[in-house]
Amino acid sequence: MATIKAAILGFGTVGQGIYHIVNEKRAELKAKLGVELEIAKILVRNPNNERVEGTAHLLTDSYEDVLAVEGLQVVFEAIVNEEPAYTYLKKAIEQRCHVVTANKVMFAKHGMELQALAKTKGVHVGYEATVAGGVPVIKTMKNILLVNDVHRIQGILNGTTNYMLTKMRQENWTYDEALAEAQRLGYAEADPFNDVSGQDAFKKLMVLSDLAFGEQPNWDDVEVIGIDTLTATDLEQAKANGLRYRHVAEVEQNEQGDIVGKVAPLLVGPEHPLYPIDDVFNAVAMETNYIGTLTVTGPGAGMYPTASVMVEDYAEIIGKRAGFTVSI
Ligand SMILES: NC(=O)C1=CN([C@@H]2O[C@H](COP(=O)(O)OP(=O)(O)OC[C@H]3O[C@@H](n4cnc5c(N)ncnc54)[C@H](OP(=O)(O)O)[C@@H]3O)[C@@H](O)[C@H]2O)C=CC1
Ligand SMILES: N[C@@H](CC=O)C(=O)O
Repeated sequence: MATIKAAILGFGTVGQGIYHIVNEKRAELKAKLGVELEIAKILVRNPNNERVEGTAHLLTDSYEDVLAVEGLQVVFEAIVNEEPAYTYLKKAIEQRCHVVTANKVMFAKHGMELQALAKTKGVHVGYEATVAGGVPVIKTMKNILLVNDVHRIQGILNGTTNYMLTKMRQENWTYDEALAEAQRLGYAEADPFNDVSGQDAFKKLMVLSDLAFGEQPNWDDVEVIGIDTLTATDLEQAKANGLRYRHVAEVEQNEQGDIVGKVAPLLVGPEHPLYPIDDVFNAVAMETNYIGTLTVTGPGAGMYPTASVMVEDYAEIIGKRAGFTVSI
């Protein structure tokens, strides 16, 4: 039976999750796809730190080592920031590897270009994990866009801040306590400023804008306000009034055809669809012409939800090559 060789770039929360799922589901994936998946290399900054027992022989800090793997077909990318992630994925695609990424900072800027390049090389780009962790918003939107138009998207796109707002309201935790726990649970970004300032939600919104409208608003025109602007008094007053703060990202095509977006805290009452969305959960509502409003919800961050959609992207890509019905 054929073996697909893959590499993982980054071996933190998400990279380790991919490794564990690939091992746990090895036999099942093989039975379903007809091929074995082998993780042949793992790229990190410090290869002397094993992180997961039995992986020392796979670790490298050289991307040349990764690209030199004989028969490499898939690159899972779970590192941070725009560079070197963009350059690494471009090189992988040029070498005719499929790529699967969780990196929205890189993908918000280069996603369209990488997908166009992949098309010319006959390979695929999986990016479900760039938006809303384990919530299948990309595949859902790709499917509905086959027939529907999407004119507006509104949602909670950051798990860390929704978790923090929930714990501060329900448990009276301080902002710092809630952030520390979100970091411990692997929800927060390597630099949590991206979460609390709204930048993480903004990058995810731009990925959704590309998909829904084929373009993004001018980044400078999008107002981005984080939860770091809320005071303890704001939260206490909201609670006393039976209201909840949600950190909401929205983008729409207006009547003039312009794409406009905004990211900011929103005070909502029990009648609002985002009111019950607590903890690390995200929710994305897509307003369409035929279906009406479709909302998907689920865990927006964390090792297994995120890594599992990346392995699903892999399975879709390989399934498509093998002639299965897939939507990627
Ligand atoms: N955590 C989550 O719930 C989610 C995360 N994501 C995205 O997934 C990506 C990874 O996140 P996460 O796993 O949480 O991050 P972590 O900080 O836990 O892990 C990052 C890993 O990337 C490695 N790394 C960073 N920069 C480089 C580099 N230049 N070259 C080689 N390796 C590098 C680090 O290596 P070393 O250990 O040696 O420093 C580390 O192993 C990010 O883009 C994030 O936005 C997306 C959805 C959810
Ligand atoms: N830090 C992000 C991780 C997933 O994208 C979040 O909390 O949503």
